[in-house]
Amino acid sequence: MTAQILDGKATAAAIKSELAVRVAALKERGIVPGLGTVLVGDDPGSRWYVNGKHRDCAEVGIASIQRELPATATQQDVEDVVRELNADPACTGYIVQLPLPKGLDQNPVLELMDPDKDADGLHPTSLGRLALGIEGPLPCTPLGIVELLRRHKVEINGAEVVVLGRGITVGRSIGLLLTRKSENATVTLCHTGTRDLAYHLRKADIIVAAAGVPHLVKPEDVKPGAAVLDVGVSRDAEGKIVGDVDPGVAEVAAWISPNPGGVGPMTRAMLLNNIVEAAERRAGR
Ligand SMILES: Nc1nc2c(c(=O)[nH]1)N[C@@H](CN(C=O)c1ccc(C(=O)N[C@@H](CCC(=O)O)C(=O)O)cc1)CN2
Repeated sequence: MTAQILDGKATAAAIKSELAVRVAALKERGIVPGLGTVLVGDDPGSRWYVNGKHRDCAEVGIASIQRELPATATQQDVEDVVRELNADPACTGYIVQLPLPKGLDQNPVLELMDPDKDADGLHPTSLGRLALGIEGPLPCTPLGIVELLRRHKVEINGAEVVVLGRGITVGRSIGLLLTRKSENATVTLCHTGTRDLAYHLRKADIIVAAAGVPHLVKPEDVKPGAAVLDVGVSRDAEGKIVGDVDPGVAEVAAWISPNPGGVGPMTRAMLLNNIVEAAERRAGR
């Protein structure tokens, strides 16, 4: 079997076209959605992601508000920028690019954000709303994964999903999303403390690999016909992305997301989606 590709790049392009129509409709009512980003430090990867977010905004007609701080910024400096964006009426929603440089604590920064402007769905209120089943912004990568599966008609209802990695942007939050009644999956969250990873992987209909361990998921651990989503980002000596999924998995799985070109572009598209939804929610009030 050679797996079909879960094409994140093409799917994200389709979603962006749909969002551009909704942004135009908002503008006709005098509402211009604006995305703010806070970038602290000089990590080239984080800068690339933030620049990509603003390129996407330009494509769909969302206004951009960029705030940058040096790696020497203090906790107070970062929190001041958060307060400024909370008060900025041009900013519909914003994100603080993670991870923050060493020495800065991300949790007080996330908590300080106005939950109504949380474009990443990572504020404690947003995660609480997700747990309680209340409408609100959802974390972009989990949302992107669900949308990628849905648009490729991969069955989520009743599926056994195994997630590798317990980080907040993917692993922890995707369990909450996929176990909602509307998705109805059974989710096992594996991490570095999991004793027998292969045992869990072999029973999975859907694998979400977000451990950041190159080629952790081997073909012999994948059930034939499974869908495998590779979210891992490690780099080889030339700086090329190495995912969490061994290339041989494509011979066993029915569906596989490429990396790059799979979940990454979907994460970006879902951020735009969160901004448009926030602007629509506000307009409807
Ligand atoms: N505040 C946040 N920080 C981080 C998040 C997040 O959702 N919110 N997620 C990641 C980084 N990220 C978005 O911020 C992100 C990662 C990857 C991509 C992407 O499109 N990747 C490309 C490949 C790019 C490359 O070659 O390096 C792909 O997969 O095709 C977009 C966004 C951590 N931080």
